[in-house]
Parts: sequence; structure tokens; C-alpha cells
Amino acid sequence: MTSETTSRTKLQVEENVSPAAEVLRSVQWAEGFLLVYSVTDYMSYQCIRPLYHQIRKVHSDSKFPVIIVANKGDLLHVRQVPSDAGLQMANELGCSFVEISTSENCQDVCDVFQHLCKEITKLQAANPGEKRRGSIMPRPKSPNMQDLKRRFKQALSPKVKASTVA
Ligand SMILES: Nc1nc2c(ncn2[C@@H]2O[C@H](COP(=O)(O)OP(=O)(O)OP(=O)(O)O)[C@@H](O)[C@H]2O)c(=O)[nH]1
Repeated sequence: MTSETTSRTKLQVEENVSPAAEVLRSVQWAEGFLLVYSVTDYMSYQCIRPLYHQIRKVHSDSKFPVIIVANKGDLLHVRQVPSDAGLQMANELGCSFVEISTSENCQDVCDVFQHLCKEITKLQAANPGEKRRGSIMPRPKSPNMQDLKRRFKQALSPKVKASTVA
């Protein structure tokens, strides 16, 4: 067992939260989603589809907006995911899609957040009877993104899946 694994296990025991549960907690709380992958990391692209299905499963009664965001579009020489693949997946899942580069154009980042907020507002206006989740569910602690990403990858890894099935 590596020291990283040890500290991760310790953290999970201390918080009593599994990686999947932590992702689930954030999914339950949110009313709109930006699913971001890096075009330089095929595995991050592969994480999007299961995450999308988890969102739809948790919110089966609501059609919360989901935008798929391909980041690092400027890194042409190390690209692992073509733009077409991102767009195709977004079309299949019925999501919006945008490819951006946070390092080259921060306006794109603002635009994508604004677009998501508009979509959430539109949905709320169309369903005025539905109580805002923020008023009925406490906001989860801001996640440590580095740790959350590691935990999410761990939750999706074949080893974990196999041991869950067995
Ligand atoms: N060239 C380029 N670099 C980026 C872009 N977005 C993030 N980075 C760089 O990628 C590195 C990791 O960024 P973080 O913000 O830590 O994101 P992360 O989720 O940890 O991403 P990864 O470590 O790349 O998996 C940093 O050095 C960023 O400057 C981008 O659009 N283009």
C-alpha cells in the first residue's frame, strides 16, 4: 500500500465518505452541470458519459442542464480527443458542447458559466412550483478538486468496479 493510498484511505475513514458518495453528494446538490475533460487526456473524456448517466439517474425527475466542456483546445500537439468525438458524445447525450482553452481565452470560461446559469434560470422559470434545491439541501463543502478528481478516477477504475461486482 503506498503512502498516497494510506492517506486516501485514512481520509475516507475520517470523513466516512467513499469516492462515489462524495461525487454523488455534489451531484445531488447541484442544479446544473459543467462536465469538463481535457482534450489531452482520453481517460478524462471517458469519465464524462458515466458521470452524465449518474446525474440523470439521481435527477430522474428533472432535466437539469448539462454542458460538456472540452478544455485545453490550444494543445494541438498533445491532443488525444478530437473535437468531433466531444461533439458526437454531446449530441448522443443531448447536452450542449463547447471546446475552450482556459489558458488562452478566459472569456470562454465566463461565457460557459453564464450560459449554464441562463439555462438553470430558464428551467426554474418553466417550473415555478419546484423548490430550489439550495433551499432544501445544504450546500456540500467545497471539494478539493485535485482530491475529488483522484477519487472519481478511482471510483471508475476497473479494479474498483471488479471488486464492487465480486
Ligand atoms: N495549455 C493549457 N494548459 C491548461 C489549460 N487549462 C489548464 N491548463 C494547465 O494544466 C495544468 C493543470 O491545471 P489544473 O487547473 O490544476 O487542472 P487539473 O484538473 O488538475 O488538470 P490536469 O492536472 O491537467 O489533469 C496547469 O498547469 C494549468 O495551467 C488550457 O486550456 N491550456
